[in-house]
Amino acid sequence: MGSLTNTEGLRFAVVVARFNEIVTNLLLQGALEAFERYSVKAENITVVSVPGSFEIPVAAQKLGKSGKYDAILCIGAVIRGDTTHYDAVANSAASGVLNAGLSA
Ligand SMILES: Nc1c(NC[C@H](O)[C@H](O)[C@H](O)CO)[nH]c(=O)[nH]c1=O
Ligand SMILES: CC(=O)[C@@H](O)COP(=O)(O)O
Repeated sequence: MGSLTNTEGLRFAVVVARFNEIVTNLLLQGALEAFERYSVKAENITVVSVPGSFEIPVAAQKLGKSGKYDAILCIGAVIRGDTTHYDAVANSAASGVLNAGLSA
């Protein structure tokens, strides 16, 4: 039976976008603190930095296909500006992460 609290031996990867890092760094910090609260050892956490959310799926898929991780956390912050960039980046990141999860 699976458990949400027994993390013994579980390995995690975190993909974090550097774009809007004023936000994503805080989200990463919160994730690492949560891992610590659940006794996840630092050596069982791999953090991969990518330029922006558009690149998150590329890293997430590669990490997922490696078979080395029990879960992969994706962190990005897409902020609407004056152009349609928001829709392109957000939609691509969301569908890309979904596909990465489905193909892992
Ligand atoms: N505008 C945001 C971006 N844009 C950058 C892209 O994610 C990508 O890195 C670039 O187009 C090079 O391929 N990224 C975010 O994460 N958040 C944004 O608000
Ligand atoms: C998602 C983005 O690319 C956005 O934050 C950048 O702002 P703009 O749409 O004004 O280029």
